[in-house]
Amino acid sequence: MNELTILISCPDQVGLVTNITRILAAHQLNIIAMREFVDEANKAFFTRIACTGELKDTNLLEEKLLETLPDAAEVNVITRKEKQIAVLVTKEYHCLAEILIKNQFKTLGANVQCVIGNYESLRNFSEKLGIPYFFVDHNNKEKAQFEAEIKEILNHFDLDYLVLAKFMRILSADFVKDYAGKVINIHHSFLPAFIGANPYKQAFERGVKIIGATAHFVTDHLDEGPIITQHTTHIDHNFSVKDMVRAGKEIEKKVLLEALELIFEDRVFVSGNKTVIFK
Ligand SMILES: Nc1nc2c(c(=O)[nH]1)N[C@@H](CN(C=O)c1ccc(C(=O)N[C@@H](CCC(=O)O)C(=O)O)cc1)CN2
Repeated sequence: MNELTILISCPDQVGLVTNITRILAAHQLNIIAMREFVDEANKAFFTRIACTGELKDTNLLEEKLLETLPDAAEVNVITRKEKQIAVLVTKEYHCLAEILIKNQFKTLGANVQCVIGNYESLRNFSEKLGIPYFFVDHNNKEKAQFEAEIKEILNHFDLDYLVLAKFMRILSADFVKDYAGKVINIHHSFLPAFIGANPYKQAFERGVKIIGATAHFVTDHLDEGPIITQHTTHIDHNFSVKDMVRAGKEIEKKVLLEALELIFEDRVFVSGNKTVIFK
């Protein structure tokens, strides 16, 4: 018995659930879990439906669903398949390590195809775990050239997502457009506070009493993409920037892996610059 996940977003109207469930029944699909949300402000409807059944033609089901839904509906019928990802890194290992350890034990919910770093620092670690590592130097070259070299590598893989695991280079609007909705970043602050470089230094100078981390989709507005998940921890006047960095690392790992789990289980909708998440 196959398991399917059906994601639907569309303008809200009366009768959506009736029409959707009728079509699923007509395709002999058994609903085992169903979540819905209506964004009243934008009159938008979202649903995530887990089904079991033998679906012969995914495209036909999508067509039948679209026929019954209002215009501008989006339907995504997902058969269980492991997501394929690449991870971009700079020098810090803590987020990469969490990802590769879960990848090693097949508990990530995705398959890491490669790691790309703008330093050599994390090559040994990646290759010891059998993951191909590609070094792309950002020095002494234009951003466009740097990104072209990254894309050249990425094009060898059929990827679902790119994960920025403390990758410290700003990606151009062109690059982000080519991977729209597929790039996830872990930012080391409780956004919208402290966007950009050195958020812990910014936090120290501001004298905040909590710090945090935010996983978000990457857009060409630095650190302002749709937020997926966040966590915080309390600090006090005794914390130096170094103490914040140390405490922050634990939060960053937790936030990124929680966000990846939600994404890999197809629980995340993007709605404008926000997300709707069915946990
Ligand atoms: N288009 C985007 N690219 C990246 C994002 C993003 O949200 N949109 N997030 C960053 C990660 N990041 C914070 O989480 C971040 C990394 C680096 C810097 C920065 O200023 N870096 C360099 C220069 C950057 C460059 O020119 O490439 C610096 O320190 O001067 C700010 C925020 C990853 N990319």
